Amino acid sequence: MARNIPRQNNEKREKSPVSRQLNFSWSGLKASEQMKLAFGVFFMLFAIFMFFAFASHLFTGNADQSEVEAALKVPLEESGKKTVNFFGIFGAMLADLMMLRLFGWASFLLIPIIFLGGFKITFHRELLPLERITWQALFYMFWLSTFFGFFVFMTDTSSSLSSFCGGIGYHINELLYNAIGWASILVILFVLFLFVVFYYKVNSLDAMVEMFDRNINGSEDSADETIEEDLENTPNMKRAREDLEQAKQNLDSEFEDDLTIEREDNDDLANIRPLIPPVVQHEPETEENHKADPVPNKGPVSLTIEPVISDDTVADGKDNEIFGEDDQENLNDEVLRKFGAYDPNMDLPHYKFPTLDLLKNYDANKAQVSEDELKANSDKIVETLRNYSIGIASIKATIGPTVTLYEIIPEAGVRISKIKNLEDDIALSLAALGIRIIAPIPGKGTIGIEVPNKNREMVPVKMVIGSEKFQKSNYDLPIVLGKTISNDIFMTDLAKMPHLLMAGATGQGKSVGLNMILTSLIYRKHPATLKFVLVDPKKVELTLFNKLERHFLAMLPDSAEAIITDTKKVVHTLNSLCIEMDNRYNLLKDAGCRNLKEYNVKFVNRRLNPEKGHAFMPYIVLVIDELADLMMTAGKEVEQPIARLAQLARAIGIHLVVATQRPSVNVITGTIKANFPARLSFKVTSKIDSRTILDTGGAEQLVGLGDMLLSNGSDIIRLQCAFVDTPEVEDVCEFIGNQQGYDSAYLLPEFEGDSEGGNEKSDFDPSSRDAFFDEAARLIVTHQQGSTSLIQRRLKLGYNRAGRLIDQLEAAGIVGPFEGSKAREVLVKDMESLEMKLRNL
Ligand SMILES: Nc1ncnc2c1ncn2[C@@H]1O[C@H](COP(=O)(O)OP(=O)(O)OP(=O)(O)O)[C@@H](O)[C@H]1O
Repeated sequence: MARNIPRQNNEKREKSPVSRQLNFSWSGLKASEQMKLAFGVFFMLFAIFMFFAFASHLFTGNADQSEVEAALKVPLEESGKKTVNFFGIFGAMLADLMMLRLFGWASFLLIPIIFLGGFKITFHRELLPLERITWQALFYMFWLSTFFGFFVFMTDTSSSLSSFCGGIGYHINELLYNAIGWASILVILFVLFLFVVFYYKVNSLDAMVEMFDRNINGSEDSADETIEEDLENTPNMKRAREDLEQAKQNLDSEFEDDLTIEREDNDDLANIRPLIPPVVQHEPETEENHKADPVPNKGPVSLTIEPVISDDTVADGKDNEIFGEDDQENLNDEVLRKFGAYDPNMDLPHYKFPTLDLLKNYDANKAQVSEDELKANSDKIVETLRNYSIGIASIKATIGPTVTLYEIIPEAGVRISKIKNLEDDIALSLAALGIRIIAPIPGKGTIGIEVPNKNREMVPVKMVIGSEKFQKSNYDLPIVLGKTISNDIFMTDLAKMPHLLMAGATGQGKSVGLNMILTSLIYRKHPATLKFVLVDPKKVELTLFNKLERHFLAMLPDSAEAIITDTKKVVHTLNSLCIEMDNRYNLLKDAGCRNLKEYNVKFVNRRLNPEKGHAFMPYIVLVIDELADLMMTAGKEVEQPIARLAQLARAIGIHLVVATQRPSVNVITGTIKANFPARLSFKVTSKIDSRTILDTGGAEQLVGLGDMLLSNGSDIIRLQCAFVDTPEVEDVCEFIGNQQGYDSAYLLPEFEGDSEGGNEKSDFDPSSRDAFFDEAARLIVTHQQGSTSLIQRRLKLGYNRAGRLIDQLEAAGIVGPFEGSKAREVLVKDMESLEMKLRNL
């Protein structure tokens, strides 16, 4: 699955004030970057300077001491003396201060802090973990100074050995000795003990011995494993390590023949250590690393305990025996604690949701239903019913935006079906179109008669989107459609629907309805969590949304346009979505989740390993604006994937909204209909059409302009669709399009249609391959293991870059395609063939 990486959306920038602001801050940023570079290099040089000055002091300290003292009183030139420190009087003074007056030999420990700090500022990355080293170095500097001070003080050798412990170590011992005599050494050692216990989180003396043992034997790798050290030392980790050792021994004897445990670095621990890519290491934003990435970037922390085992064993699930689920859980907890939850929005951290002021105010257009109109209508209803000998106990009117609902309670003993049959007679007596009788109103003991208002109220989009109900809803895919006939705002959750079929004769408000759906979603969802696949065979309706390409749209990798208008492309896209669906199902299965929501929660909580293909999954909403056209031109080719998606895709977060002008049976076939429980109809031309879409009449009675019926399985409700105008949609899209977006649209899996004689992977451009391409290829072929983590660890690259490399290796035919939890197959078997291949690229 391809994933997106954010990139500055460069076009358009120049013109808008937003862009000017951005340019301004860019230049500010550059200036401070230069300062940082200057400081960084300065600190590194200064650390080197200190090292030589201190080292020189070891030999020249005594000789320089008097010169330094003299220089403090009289300028050195005047005194006529000369220093012998490598770095002159300044070197001598600095060394004198640090070594003689402050910390003694332990002053050397200050140097790595300054050097590593300078390195971090210069290269934007850490050579070694700075924070850890700083704390440790500072502690040991004080402690060693005091420890050495004890001996200098006790042996009274301060005149010759004072630079051994420095002034601080000496004076602390002086104070301690005056207070407790010889016992001062016990205090000094106890301070060390406390530091070890609390800093290294040691719980028992055994563990401490083990820790020292390990440090002395030097089995830890240094640089990229220091973060892991913390984990290694936790009791959970130790237990896990022991379990693993035990399991490995059992396995060695049981599966000797079919199990190969590859030991990297000839180090047992290398195979069991948790692999933690340097997540916090954000690669600087360059054009190069802004290419679409197959894996989620930055956020995911990979956490695996992975003995490298042959694929067969993995398939057998024997790896679970090696490393128990509990241990994995414990490790996941540790990583969660250390790195926090994964934030899916982190790629677009400054994304601003569209604001309400982008939508128009249409005030003072309240439904004007006068008292007279109400009274006249209710009188007519009562009279008509009385003519048919139906007595009414009470009548009450609720004024809605388009229709007024008259709720009547008939007298006892009246048969409801009798009233239902009088629909036409009531319409005739009221001289009104669009009367609908609901007998009874579900959930109420009344009968409803909907009578269209003479003056209808338009429902502005701002009113519904700005409503508290919508803004505060916690639906997964909230859609606000408009208002009910009792004037309530109507909203629903597309994720629960889970697909929507829409019909309506031309000009009745279908396009406005689709725009409402898309606008609602855009107002509430972050681009990281939702993608649209827009199919618009009419080529005009959805083009407005083009500007959202790098935020909300998904498309096929080889497409020029994100909005699909060509029938052949539609077929490819639908099939590609089916592949995406299958991929997602595989990942869900692997993760042991039943649906997308559970899966994403698990991923966010660092329970799923990105190295095994897991990634945060956005919802995908497929919108087809005119199904009739597609069914006429491609028939079964579109019907089948649509039906398949509608049947299966709900659990993995793919939802369909399919609209058509012609709700005839050859467009809305039985297969399609059966899988779309939610159906929405604007006014249609005939009762037959209404039956096709809603399974009942009524839609032909609607009064147009967004008057609609929504059927969700059993009930049908009448709604007035809110009105969102084209310029409003344009403004919203522009607002989003002008913000920083991803590098490209969300890429759907490639579908190789049979029609085009597919020259696969022709998009691989050897000239733009990564600088590490050849090295990565050699590594993969040597190890015969197509794993991103291998590249990442061995070449010390970020996860994104390693992911891109593996994609390029796939495109070049060196490794096979992604195979879920298994490592990719290596297609080139020996170095000779590889070298030949590399030469020919
Ligand atoms: N909810 C609404 N409230 C008020 N007016 C509406 C509403 N929906 C549609 N209209 C009016 O009806 C016109 C036609 O609507 P729309 O373009 O959505 O129709 P359509 O069904 O998509 O037609 P077509 O299929 O021909 O594109 C709109 O330009 C607008 O003036």
